[in-house]
Amino acid sequence: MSPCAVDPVPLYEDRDGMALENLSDNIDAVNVMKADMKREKAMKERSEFDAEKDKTKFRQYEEACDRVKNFYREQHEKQTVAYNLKARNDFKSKTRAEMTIWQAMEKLNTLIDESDPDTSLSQIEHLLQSAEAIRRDGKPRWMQLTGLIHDLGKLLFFYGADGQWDVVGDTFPVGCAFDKRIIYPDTFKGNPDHDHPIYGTKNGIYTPGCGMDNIMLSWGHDEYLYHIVKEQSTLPAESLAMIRYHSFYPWHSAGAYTEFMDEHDHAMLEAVRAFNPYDLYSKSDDVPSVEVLKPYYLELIDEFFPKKVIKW
Ligand SMILES: O[C@H]1[C@H](O)[C@@H](O)[C@H](O)[C@@H](O)[C@H]1O
Ligand SMILES: [Fe+2]
Ligand SMILES: [Fe+2]
Repeated sequence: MSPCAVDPVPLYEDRDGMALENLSDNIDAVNVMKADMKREKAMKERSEFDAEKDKTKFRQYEEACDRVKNFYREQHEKQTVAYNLKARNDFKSKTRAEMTIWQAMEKLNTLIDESDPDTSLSQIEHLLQSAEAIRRDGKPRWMQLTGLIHDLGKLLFFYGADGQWDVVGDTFPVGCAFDKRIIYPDTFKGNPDHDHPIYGTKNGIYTPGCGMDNIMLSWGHDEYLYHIVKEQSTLPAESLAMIRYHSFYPWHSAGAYTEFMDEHDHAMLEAVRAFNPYDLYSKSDDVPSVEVLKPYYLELIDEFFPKKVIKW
């Protein structure tokens, strides 16, 4: 008798309770395997673009100019819990503008990011460099689009921001102690929350394992764009995480605050890490031609933003 002729017992049919037990064991094993494969793939993906770059050329904050140092001093002194609650309220209370993604990219183009020691290019060029690097490596279309839009939250600057300290730069949690792995950690001494009886403690208002979703990250372009893209696009969870956490260097690059992660965050961290080199190291690539690339990206935008006009 060939094995195919054996009375087929579908694993998912609960004949005597055994089959279901086997099934759940099998599913667990498959899930573990899948997670391992995914992690391996993410590691490989991460290294592809990483490998060619000389990392000592980027994010050298000790040698950075005063513009960058002053920016971070101001940001670290002013990003408090109280400010963050207010910023979130303001955000929810109105629509700032209505325009397409491409119009937003053009509007953003006049901004030169004061926090960035690595580029003096305009934002549209940085966005295209990131997207093109992702596309060159054969990554999925949703990730290419993520590269294209990831910094569009800097539009906040044009809608009543108080300078750039609440728009650009690395992010960090507020409501708990500021970790030493944030750049220029000493500048937090001037932050009113630094010595607060709760916000100044290790866990502050959070509990370990609460999940990054429940951590209030300093307000700026990541959080703002995350909410807009979540509501108005069909981009996947990995894309949303790349947008929301791409400036959270203390977490994705320095390994701080991992005690707050929940299970879902592990996969998201891998996604953010896979994205990071395309954001950071593409800054040394050739300057892309906006007009040549525009048709390709207009089509890509339409694929994931069903409504052409976005509420900003
Ligand atoms: O200066 C940069 C820039 O503002 C980026 O857009 C941000 O994502 C980085 O975290 C920051 O270091
Ligand atoms: Fe950014
Ligand atoms: Fe960026």
